[in-house]
Amino acid sequence: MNNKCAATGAKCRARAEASRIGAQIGAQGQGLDFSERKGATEMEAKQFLTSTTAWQNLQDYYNKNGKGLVIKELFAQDPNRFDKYSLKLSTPNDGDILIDFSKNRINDQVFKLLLDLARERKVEEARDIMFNGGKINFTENRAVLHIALRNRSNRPIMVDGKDVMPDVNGVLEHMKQFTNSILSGEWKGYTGKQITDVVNIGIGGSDLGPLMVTEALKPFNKGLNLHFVSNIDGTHMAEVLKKVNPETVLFIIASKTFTTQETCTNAKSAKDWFLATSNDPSSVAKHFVALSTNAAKVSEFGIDTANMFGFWDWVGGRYSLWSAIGLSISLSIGFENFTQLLDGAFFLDQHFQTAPLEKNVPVIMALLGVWYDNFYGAETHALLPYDQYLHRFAAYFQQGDMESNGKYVTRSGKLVDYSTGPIVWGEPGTNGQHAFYQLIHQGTRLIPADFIAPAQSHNPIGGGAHHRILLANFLAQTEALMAGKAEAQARDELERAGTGADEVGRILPHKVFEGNRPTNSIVVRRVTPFTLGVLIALYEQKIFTQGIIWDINSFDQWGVELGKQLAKAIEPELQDNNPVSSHDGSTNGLINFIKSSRS
Ligand SMILES: O=P(O)(O)OC[C@H]1O[C@@H](O)[C@@H](O)[C@@H](O)[C@@H]1O
Repeated sequence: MNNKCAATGAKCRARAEASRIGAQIGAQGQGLDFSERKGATEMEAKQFLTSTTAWQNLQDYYNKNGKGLVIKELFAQDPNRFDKYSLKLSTPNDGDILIDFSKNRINDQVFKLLLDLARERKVEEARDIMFNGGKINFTENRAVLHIALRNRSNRPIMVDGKDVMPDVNGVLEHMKQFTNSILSGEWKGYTGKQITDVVNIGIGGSDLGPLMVTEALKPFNKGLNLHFVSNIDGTHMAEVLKKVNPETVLFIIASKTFTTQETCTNAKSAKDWFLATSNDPSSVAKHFVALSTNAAKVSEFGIDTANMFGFWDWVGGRYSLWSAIGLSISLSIGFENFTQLLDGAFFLDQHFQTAPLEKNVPVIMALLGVWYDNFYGAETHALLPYDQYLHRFAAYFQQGDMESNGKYVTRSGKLVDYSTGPIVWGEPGTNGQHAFYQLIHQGTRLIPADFIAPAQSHNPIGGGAHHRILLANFLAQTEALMAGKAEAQARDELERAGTGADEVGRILPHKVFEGNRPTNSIVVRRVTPFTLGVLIALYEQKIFTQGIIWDINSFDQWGVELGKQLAKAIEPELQDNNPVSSHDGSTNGLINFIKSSRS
């Protein structure tokens, strides 16, 4: 150990680790371009995905054997299949998390070929670049460091030669103090009353994460009522304002850029509503705080920057719930629980960084997704939580996944000739079963699905009957999707029920289930801040891994800009009722119909 490191052993080890990884990347990075070109694609894959050996091997295997991979037969052939294709993550205090991926169309050969693909695409090297602050979001010249927000070891993470951790910890401290002062009642509104309600005004990444997590962790709520306003539709704001009192409400204006039209408009309406009662601009400081990277815009809006919680351009909006954007989470469940959420994500990050690929849960889930998307032609992926508290989980990962991996050009700007991110969707069980599962079981599309369930409920009402029935349904669905129901069994059931021969002939085909529908099952002991942190980070790292395999930039979102640009041009046209003719026929027709229908 050199002298410089003697005083701070942990930091020193972390630096040594960072430099070891750096050296390793330098030595091994033949397939990726790690050059220091300014603004360049630090992880540009040199070979087009579909021409790599690993890809072609998978394609060959799929062509010869893909249709013959029948999951229930694979179970019959291998009594150890469940042990082989399931993993347990042992958390320090929140029990084991089981990830069962044995109900997939894979065998040892497919699994090996998929792992070869991860190696050939240099997933581990790319991961290490992200964890060490590389500017992998090259279209915005930014590092991608949501992992620093939950870096509970405090190992230094450098961006442009500066360790980001002191700033991260500074904001966490500010969040802690603020949370404690609100929850203890020390912070008072302008008439001296305690805050009872919090309204988070934000959209996209400044809304979906806090909303999903505060819902998921409702059993940990410390007493404040949480509300979320995202939509520019005045109805969203109007309905929330009906429920709150200006004397006891805290508005959190959450916007990374502080330029988002919806959020700025909603924030202004909230301020106008508040001032209409308080009649005193100085009272705004007691009822409005901002979460943003843009201090200038925050002050321009009229929020004192002392009431601003900052974050940085290296935090992507859809990865920002771990940052100041999580303030509403902290206010809902308390700062200690918020840090548990961070701890859970850190736990998963460590697993992602250290587990060999064949035991690395996010990598395996990413590879299974690639297998179905790119070889079996699956277009969607269902997220099906068997937990009512997780009812926004799929909605959250619609942004997480689709905004990240909905890209059709590679990092070097070439058009892909393979599909990238799937359409992500889902609803909590058992609601989904009575709505769309018909199509998953007997439709013409292959829909890989992840089932997520807690072994213990926070609400074991009915002597545990509700949860028992819920779990029975989760288990039955994954079993049914895999096993299906063969014609012989369907016939036998009909005959036993006394159905006549003609009738059997007529309805038999409708009673058959092909089965062989793939699922992953993730079981946690309970949904806690820690286990939820693990789950969210697991999907984040899965999305990252797929982005590396597909050679796309998972961290920009230019696709959301065009509509915003056009809306800015159309909005002034809606200010009067004169017909327009400046657009295409359909858009003109729609605008003119609206104009004629509102008078
Ligand atoms: O947090 P702000 O800057 O208001 O952005 C909110 C959202 O805006 C959208 O257009 C996207 O860019 C999202 O990634 C982002 O989360």
